[in-house]
Amino acid sequence: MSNSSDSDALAGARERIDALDARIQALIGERAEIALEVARIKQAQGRSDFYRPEREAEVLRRVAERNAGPLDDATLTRLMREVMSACLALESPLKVAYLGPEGTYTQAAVYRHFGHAVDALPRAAIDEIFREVEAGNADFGVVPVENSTEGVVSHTLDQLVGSSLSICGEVALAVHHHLLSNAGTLDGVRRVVAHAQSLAQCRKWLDAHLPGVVREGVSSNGEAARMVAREDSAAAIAGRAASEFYSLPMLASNIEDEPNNTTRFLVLGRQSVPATGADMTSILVAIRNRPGMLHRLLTPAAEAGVDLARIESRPSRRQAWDYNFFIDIEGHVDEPRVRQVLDAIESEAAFLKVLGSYPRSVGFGAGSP
Ligand SMILES: O=C(O)C(=O)C[C@]1(C(=O)O)C=C[C@@H](O)C=C1
Repeated sequence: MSNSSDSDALAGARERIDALDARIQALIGERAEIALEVARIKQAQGRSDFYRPEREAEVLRRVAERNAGPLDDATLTRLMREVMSACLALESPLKVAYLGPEGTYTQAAVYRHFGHAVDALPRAAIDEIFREVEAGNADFGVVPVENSTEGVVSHTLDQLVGSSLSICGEVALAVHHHLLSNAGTLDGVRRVVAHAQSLAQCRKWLDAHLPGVVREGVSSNGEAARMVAREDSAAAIAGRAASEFYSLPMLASNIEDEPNNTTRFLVLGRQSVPATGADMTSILVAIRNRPGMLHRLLTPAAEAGVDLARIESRPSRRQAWDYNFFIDIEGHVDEPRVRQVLDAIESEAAFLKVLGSYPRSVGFGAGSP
């Protein structure tokens, strides 16, 4: 039961909120004016680098550093990312190609990284995204590269070998799978459609709840949702975005076997990104197949105290048992200690290509698709 003093307190709190909203709005408008000024300065200098990943990473890290609660870092960085995204769209809207169709986790990664004020262009295959960015039809591309349960997306690694693009950023997304269907109940589901990786990531749940039901692999979870949206007895495994986009009811939520299921995505572009102080460098190394070679390759980093965050091997396709290594090194290629390690690796390797130095993902862990 509320009494009149409660109502007064409520009215007073709402008045304070209204006054703050007006100030926040005015400040956002002021910020947008300054972003336009930045654009004019860049234009006068003949520059077209309106999007600055290193600057965005710095702004977002400062948001987290300043945060005194009660909102968490992930929420505050998400809000600020949207403000920057809108400011950048005033300067020059970005075109971002991603692994579609609409409703994929990759689309969620695009919005996580760039905010919503971008022109997100769904493409059917990973190699198409590389081509679109190489040809200048898109400013950036976003592709999945690794999942914490299922391992690497080999197609992305293979495309990086011959591409002229640089890795400009990474996005880590907590991936939650949901069962989407018009069937109404689990008993009504006769077929489950999803990307093979998602079927694998929900294997135990499917065995327990939909035993004997046919599982069909398709090119993406967005595609699965698009297909089953027209059917009554099929279900798709996909994210929340697909449920919303295709108006598909969620029959069961969070059906992944591994609750910490995370996918890492790469942002691909044609520009190199300056250092921010918390960066990652990805390299591709081909080695001559000699005894002790891998050890010799990795020793310089250990000796320089440079952290190797990840190492993946892929058959090189040059000859049998010949491998390419994809190595992620903490730090930026412009840092002398990283450069030194790369020079040492290069002297041992048959071939070394820097795939990109880019800011570590900011705001990881926020709201899942
Ligand atoms: O600082 C810049 O270069 C800007 O263009 C401004 C701004 C921002 O809103 O903070 C906008 C977009 C860039 O990606 C980075 C920063």
